[in-house]
Amino acid sequence: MEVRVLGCSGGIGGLDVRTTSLLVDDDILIDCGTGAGVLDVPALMAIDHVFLTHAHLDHIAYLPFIIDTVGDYRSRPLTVHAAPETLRIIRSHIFNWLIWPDFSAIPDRAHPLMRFNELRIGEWADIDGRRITALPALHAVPAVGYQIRSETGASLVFSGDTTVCDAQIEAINAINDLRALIIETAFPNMQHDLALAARHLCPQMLFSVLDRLIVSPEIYVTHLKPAQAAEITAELAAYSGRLKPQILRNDQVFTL
Ligand SMILES: Nc1ncnc2c1ncn2[C@@H]1O[C@@H]2COP(=O)(O)O[C@H]2[C@H]1O
Repeated sequence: MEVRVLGCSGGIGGLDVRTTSLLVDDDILIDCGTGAGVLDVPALMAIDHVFLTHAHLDHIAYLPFIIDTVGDYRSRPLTVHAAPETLRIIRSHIFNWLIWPDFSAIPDRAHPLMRFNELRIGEWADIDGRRITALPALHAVPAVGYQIRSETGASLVFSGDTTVCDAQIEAINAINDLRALIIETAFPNMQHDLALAARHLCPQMLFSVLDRLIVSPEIYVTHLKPAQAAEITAELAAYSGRLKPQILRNDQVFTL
């Protein structure tokens, strides 16, 4: 199994600064931010499953465009997996015939181009041997992280957007085949109060999470706000704990 980073910024800015999206092999997206825009039409047509961490725009922005672009060319529906609250939000506020058509009713409800699958915390979807499990997270809106486990039994965890979340730390510590942890740090320490208000992490909060991990994955930091990326990166370099955080990069590939 391969996980490729399509976008990993907390904002936009030119072709190289793209919001969250991870491609698992060639058929699964984890989040659907502007990073998904790097896929050409044949690659978009191959997407059968999209797992959303939450409903914020930087994580869902390209989903409406993808389903409209590929729908007529596909013979099976695209399945959007997310927590029930997240599905309720995108169905009410995006796929409502006002912002965008409801593709779960096109061409008709019995044969839709898009369908929804509720995934509660602790539940998983098994897709040809790849198991994607919803993990707890603590954000400004209902949110989850995901454990992505390969057919060969190696896992990557994506925190999603979260502030310090005891239940997520507990869940991560229970994964004994964990190879890599992609975890957000959106703001620098100077914006600690905003990180708390917006339910994100800043480096000192990330360090408190890393200090509590008993597993030993490689640590990759994502979702840096573009204007503060250099400041966050410098602050992360000061960590003296066991697990050294590295900055996640566009096009980085994890083979599991
Ligand atoms: N008080 C606030 N609460 C939440 N988000 C805020 C606030 N002020 C500014 N924001 C920004 O709004 C953004 C929404 O997406 P993010 O959660 O990635 O990051 C958030 C912040 O960058």
